[in-house]
Amino acid sequence: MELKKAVGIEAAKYIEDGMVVGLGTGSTAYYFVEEIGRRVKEEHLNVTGVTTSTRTKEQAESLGIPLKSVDEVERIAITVDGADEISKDFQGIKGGGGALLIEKIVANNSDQVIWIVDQSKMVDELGAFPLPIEVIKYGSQHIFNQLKAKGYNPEFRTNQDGSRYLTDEENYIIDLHMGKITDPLSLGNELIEMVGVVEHGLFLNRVNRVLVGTDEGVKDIKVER
Ligand SMILES: O=C(CO)[C@H](O)[C@H](O)COP(=O)(O)O
Repeated sequence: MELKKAVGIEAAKYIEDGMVVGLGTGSTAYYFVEEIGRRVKEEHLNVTGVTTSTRTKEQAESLGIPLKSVDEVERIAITVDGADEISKDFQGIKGGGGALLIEKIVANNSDQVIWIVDQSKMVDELGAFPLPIEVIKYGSQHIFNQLKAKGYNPEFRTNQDGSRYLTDEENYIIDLHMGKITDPLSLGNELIEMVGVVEHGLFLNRVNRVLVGTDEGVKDIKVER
């Protein structure tokens, strides 16, 4: 918790007056949003937030951060978001919190993307964390069957009561328990070509900076693209 808070606060230092800021989702992004809210209130920071989920929208509204939808802004200057896994070459898996679709739309419309994570998220190779894919409901059983036949160990995401998890866009999530993803780029292409798949949680060649919370402090890594 302390490491997540430290990176959230550190990331907020990159946010300047007048910026349009993408506000990520999850337990780490939470601290970033809290810090932006504090600066809006105490330092009269003038920013416009673009949120990546209903959860973050509610948090940002409660903090008094002015918000717009992605379609109401020309461009987002910086988006700060969490991640589930980051490989040595800075490819990522996101969507553990179910917000991958909007997170990717917001990231794609941002000049800079910063990921904030604790050290446990840094891995040699992606895939130990289940890869989420968002699918429309209609025909989802067939997508599931196809993924199973490919040996990707799919599992419909469920809520605690056993009902199917629904994203903000009312789609299902299928998590792929692959263990190891050796070629993320071709896997991403393969998944997005399946009709009914709306988006997958592989965020490739997208991050510009990673802030890692470690026991020795926050490591700030600029990613060359
Ligand atoms: O992609 C996400 C939500 O869809 C989150 O950013 C990701 O799951 C990391 O969350 P946390 O900071 O809680 O570990």
